[in-house]
Amino acid sequence: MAASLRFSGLKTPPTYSFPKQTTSLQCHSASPTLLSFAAFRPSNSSILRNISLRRCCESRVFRVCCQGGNVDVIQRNEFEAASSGEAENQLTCVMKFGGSSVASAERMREVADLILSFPNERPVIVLSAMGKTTNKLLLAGEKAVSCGVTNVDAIEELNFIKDLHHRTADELGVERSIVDGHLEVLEQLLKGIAMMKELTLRTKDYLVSFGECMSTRIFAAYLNKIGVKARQYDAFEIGFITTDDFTNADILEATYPAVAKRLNDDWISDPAIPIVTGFLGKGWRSSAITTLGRGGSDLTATTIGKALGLREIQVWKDVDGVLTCDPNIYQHAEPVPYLTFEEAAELAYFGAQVLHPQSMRPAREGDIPVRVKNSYNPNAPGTLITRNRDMSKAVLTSIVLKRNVTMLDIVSTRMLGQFGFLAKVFSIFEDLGISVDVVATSEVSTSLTLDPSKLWSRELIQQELDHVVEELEKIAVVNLLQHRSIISLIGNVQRSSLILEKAFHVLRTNGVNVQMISQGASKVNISLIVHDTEAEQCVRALHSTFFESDLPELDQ
Ligand SMILES: Nc1ncnc2c1ncn2[C@@H]1O[C@H](COP(=O)(O)OP(=O)(O)O)[C@@H](O)[C@H]1O
Ligand SMILES: N[C@@H](CC(=O)OP(=O)(O)O)C(=O)O
Repeated sequence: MAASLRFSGLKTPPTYSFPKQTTSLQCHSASPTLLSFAAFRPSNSSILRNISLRRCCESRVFRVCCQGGNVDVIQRNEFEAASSGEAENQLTCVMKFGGSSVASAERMREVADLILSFPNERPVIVLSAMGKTTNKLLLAGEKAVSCGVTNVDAIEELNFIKDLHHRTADELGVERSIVDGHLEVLEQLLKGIAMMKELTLRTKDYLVSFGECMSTRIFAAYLNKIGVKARQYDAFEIGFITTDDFTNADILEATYPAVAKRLNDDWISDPAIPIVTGFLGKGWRSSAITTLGRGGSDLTATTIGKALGLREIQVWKDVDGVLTCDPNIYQHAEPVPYLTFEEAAELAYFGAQVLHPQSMRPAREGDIPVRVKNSYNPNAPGTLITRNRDMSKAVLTSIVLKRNVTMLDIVSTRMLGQFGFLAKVFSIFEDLGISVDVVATSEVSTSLTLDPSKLWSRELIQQELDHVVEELEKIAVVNLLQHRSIISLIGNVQRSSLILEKAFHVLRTNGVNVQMISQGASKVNISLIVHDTEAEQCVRALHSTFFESDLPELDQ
């Protein structure tokens, strides 16, 4: 069967056919400049990959390489012909703006200007809730549990949210009615919580969803008002299918083709900038609204990037990119210009608030560069995250601190053999559904830390810990150590001896005792566990040594 190349953007679209196993195809075009194609799976319209090609010098011959056998139809999606100005019908990138970037009418105006300052992009926009709206919604929910139905309308956070969204709509010159329906339902929901006197995880997700549903509606209405055609989407209506783990749901594979189809089809039939709610999804069993964990809009953005096979994913924050450490701990933190997906994922997983822990996965799978930029300072270069980068000069990239970690020291009572011991220890955690973060182990003992985010998102924390200890004590002597911190040194594994030497020098001169250390064979991360009270001071001292002194000095 022959596959074909359809040029859908041209007035008289030429079609090229080629055998299914074709890996390279020459097509002759009378038109100049740049061509780019997207390869679609005809079964579900999901994009396999984008193919961009430049004119080969003067010849106007283009070489199309496709994975023959995988690609049945290649459809022309974009045709930039300066001379003819023909239709451009492919979305190019995704731009995500976090809460701080859309905190007020003024910020929304600036974001609109920023989007329009990229006239060559046809972006998908992902927005978080305005400012601290998510926190306020959660607080309102907690107050509703105990305040009584008649007092709901007096909840301070509810009134703050109403006022913020009304004021923003007024200042942007869009109708309040764009959010009024949501504000009414929100109040009813809080009354329901007050009546039931309980706030389940499922209700929490529904409650916080109002933040993103309202910010995107206001912003889309504003773009339309200033003459930029935009269309609002609730992620849970366009195919973001997740597990039913309320407050911490995982995105399921079915999301990619569904989201690609919906956004592509709408764009092709009636182009309008898509404005999508970050953070939200729909549970595949419950059909209820789910959330992807705090900061989950980053993951929404990278999921869309992969689904549509976009050229770039941009996440716009309130800092000049990923920094050498948390600026709240040390104000001299500096932007890191380049990171690999692996480094960024470790950094996010070990607690750098700047990126959602799971957000690098779709970008890495789709091999789509992620750019972290500052919406308050758009000229700053930001951080570019890609599959590979030049590591020849890299030593340490960033220092990350995760506080309030629980550590367990487990020493075998030798009731079990070596294999049996470790297997039993980990099966206890598996049975209780508790994630383990950092592990250091010998034949008869193991030290490990428990993921605080997984613990804090649950109730019965202390009971669970007691239960873990009780189970472990059947085979081991257990020491439970709370109030610990993990300091993660994200860097070049090839230089691990240098990093360790310098790190321990710093720690010794600061009188800090490291309680556990872990480094994987191929990992970009060295983890040190110290007491909470010493952690910030350690980060600052490590930062001065690694980032504020010349590295040759380090070798003395
Ligand atoms: N290593 C780091 N690099 C950059 N920012 C960090 C880092 N660690 C913590 N942060 C904090 O993360 C914040 C940005 O993340 P977040 O609040 O989720 O942004 P947004 O809401 O705009 O998506 C910064 O304001 C900063 O305080
Ligand atoms: N609004 C959600 C989702 C999110 O991603 O927010 P932000 O981009 O502001 O971190 C939260 O606060 O968790």
